[in-house]
Parts: sequence; structure tokens; C-alpha cells
Amino acid sequence: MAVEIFYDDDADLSIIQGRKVAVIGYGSQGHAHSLSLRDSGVDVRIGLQEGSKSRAKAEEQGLRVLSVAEAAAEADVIMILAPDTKQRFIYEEHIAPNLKDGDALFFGHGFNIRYDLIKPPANVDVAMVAPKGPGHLVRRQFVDGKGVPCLIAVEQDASGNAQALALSYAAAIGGARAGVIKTTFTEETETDLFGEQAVLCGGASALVQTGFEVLTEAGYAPEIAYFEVLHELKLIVDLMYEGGIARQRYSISDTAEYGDLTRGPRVISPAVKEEMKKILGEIQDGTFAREWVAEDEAGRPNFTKLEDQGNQHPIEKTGKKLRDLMSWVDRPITETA
Ligand SMILES: NC(=O)C1=CN([C@@H]2O[C@H](COP(=O)(O)OP(=O)(O)OC[C@H]3O[C@@H](n4cnc5c(N)ncnc54)[C@H](OP(=O)(O)O)[C@@H]3O)[C@@H](O)[C@H]2O)C=CC1
Ligand SMILES: CC[C@](O)(C(C)=O)C(=O)O
Ligand SMILES: [Mg+2]
Ligand SMILES: [Mg+2]
Repeated sequence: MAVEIFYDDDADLSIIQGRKVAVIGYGSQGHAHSLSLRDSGVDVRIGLQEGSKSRAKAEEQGLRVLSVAEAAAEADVIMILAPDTKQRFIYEEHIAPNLKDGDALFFGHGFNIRYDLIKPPANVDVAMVAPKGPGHLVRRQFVDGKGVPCLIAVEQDASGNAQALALSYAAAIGGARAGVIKTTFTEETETDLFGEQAVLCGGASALVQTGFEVLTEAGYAPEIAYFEVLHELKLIVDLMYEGGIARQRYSISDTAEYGDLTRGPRVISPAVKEEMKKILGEIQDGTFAREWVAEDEAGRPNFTKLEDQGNQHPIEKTGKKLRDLMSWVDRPITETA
């Protein structure tokens, strides 16, 4: 089925400009949404928990920070941009008691609705504006006059106007400059989890680490291995981003292209594709969601151990040394811009 894709001319910015928005959380997505909404003329307040580390960053940017309950009570569009595993507790304790007829409950990812962790009442709109990119780049692209594509979805249309509201919100954060696709909470959740696990984060990180290990274990210099499998990956992916795999293949040598065409399928072998299908199955049947919720409830022991192991990987030490010598590469991550 053909997708519906919307651009700035299809969106009515005045809809979101006429509402009071509460952004709950001021992390990767929260800072990007709230600063860009504000720059688009929207009335925004931030909802944070007592003692939040994010409070000072939001206030430095001139944003009003309230408790989550106060922000939810004051606003009529409530966008939840706290961690997925915390959202159900925040919702139950601070948001649900403050929902009024006609309010809109927004999400940046469908996890809590798709897996029935949050069950909103019937008298509010439930919609999603999910940028297809990391929050810090959502903000950076907005400031640079560009935009990160977004997905929008409506789970519940109490007002009869939820889609226009979601599209207006997506336009206000720059998404409609690049394209806003209409989808469902289920499709967004399952494709997003698959993308981050199999390709963008899990797949790419493991590919880079393994390539680095193979070269260094064979006795090649770590610095050369780093430039080869990590630094240059961005340059190659930039070509794919600009013109697809065909442009990347146009720019590389014939020798590289022959290696790409014949060896690529050996690395990403049929067994890897089978494993990807298994990973997708675990997302679709809820296995991954149950595992992640239980891991978080247990205090994230496995998450912490694996994250520490990743930080200790030799590629990190080599990379830091080399990036420190390229002033244009190590752009600091801040919740400002
Ligand atoms: N990261 C990304 O680029 C993307 C994220 N998403 C989705 O966006 C949502 C937010 O993710 P992300 O931006 O990564 O989150 P982050 O972890 O970057 O930020 C979380 C924010 O929520 C705050 N927070 C934590 N607990 C509470 C609480 N109890 N009450 C109020 N605020 C709280 C944190 O405050 P403190 O500083 O005090 O901890 C922080 O400001 C998720 O649904 C995610 O799936 C979607 C697309 C991409
Ligand atoms: C790729 C990871 C992501 O889905 C994202 C930045 O889009 C996330 O959840 O952070
Ligand atoms: Mg994503
Ligand atoms: Mg995601």
C-alpha cells in the first residue's frame, strides 16, 4: 500500500501554535522538540521530576520548568519524552490524574502503547510524532534549516483532529521539511526496534568492533584499523545518504566495488538474515519488550555490564586519541543550540 507523506505545505503550523504544549523530559528528544517548538512560536513548558539533572539545562535555555503534574495540568498537548521504561510510572502518577477532555497525549516512540504499558482514557487524543534520527541531530538539523523525517500515527482520535495536530507538531520541529509519513503505533514500534537492533546500532556497532578486532588481531596498527572501519564508515554512509548505495558504488574504486559485490553477502550471510528475522520475531511477539522491561526493573545489571564492556573496547581508546587530533570531528553533545 502506498504511504501518505506530508511536507510543510500540507501542515498548518497555527494548530500547534494555538495549543499549550508540555514536553515531559529534556534529554535527547526532549530538548530538541522543546527548543524547536519554541522557535516555531509554540507555547512550551517542560515537565521534570524532583531533583532532575536536566532542569538546569532547560532553564539555561530560558524554558519554564515545572513538575510533571503541573506541566500536564497546564498544557493541552502532553508529549512524553522520558525513557520508555519509566513512562508508565510517570503517566500513572503524574499525567493521568491531570488529563482533561480534549487533551492530546503524544509519544515520540510507540513502545508503551504497542505493548499495552499505558492505557489512556477515551476522552483524549493519543498520537505520535517520532523523528527518524537522534534528538541531538533533530535539533542541529532544525537550526541549520534542514529537518529529520518523522513518522506520525494516531491511536485514538477523540477530537477528530488528532492527525492535523500531529502533523502540525511534526512541522514545528522541522520534520515536514524532510517528509512526514503516516503510520501506526505498531508499525513505528516494530520497525524502529528492528532498525536500531539489527542495523543502525546493534548491527553497525558489532560490524565495526568485529572488523577492528580482525585487523588488530592480525597485527595491523589500531590507528589504521580505526580509520579503516570506523572513521571512513561515516564518509561511505554519507554517500549512501546523499545518493543511495548506487552513488556510493559510483564513488569507490572498481576494486572496492567488486569486493563489495562478492564479499558483502559473505559477511551478511543467509545465516545473518535468518538471525535478523528471529530478532524481528522477538519484537513482534513481545519477547524483547518483556525482557527489556524486566531488565530495567531489576536495575539493568546486564545493560550496565555490556555497556561497560563496550566502553572498554580497544577501539574507543584508539578513536579518542585520533579524534582529539581532528578538531572538526569531536563536536560536543549539548542540550542547547
Ligand atoms: N534518543 C533518541 O534520539 C530517540 C528517542 N526516541 C524516543 O523518545 C523518548 C525519549 O527518549 P530519549 O530522548 O532518548 O530520552 P533521554 O534518556 O535522553 O532523556 C530522558 C529525559 O527524561 C527525564 N526523566 C527521567 N525520568 C523522569 C521522570 N520520572 N519524570 C520526568 N522526566 C524524567 C530525564 O531527566 P534526568 O536528566 O533527570 O534523568 C531526561 O531529561 C523515548 O520514547 C524514545 O524511544 C525516539 C526517537 C529517537
Ligand atoms: C536508532 C536509535 C533510535 O531509534 C533513534 C535515534 O532513532 C533511538 O531509539 O534512539
Ligand atoms: Mg529510531
Ligand atoms: Mg528507537
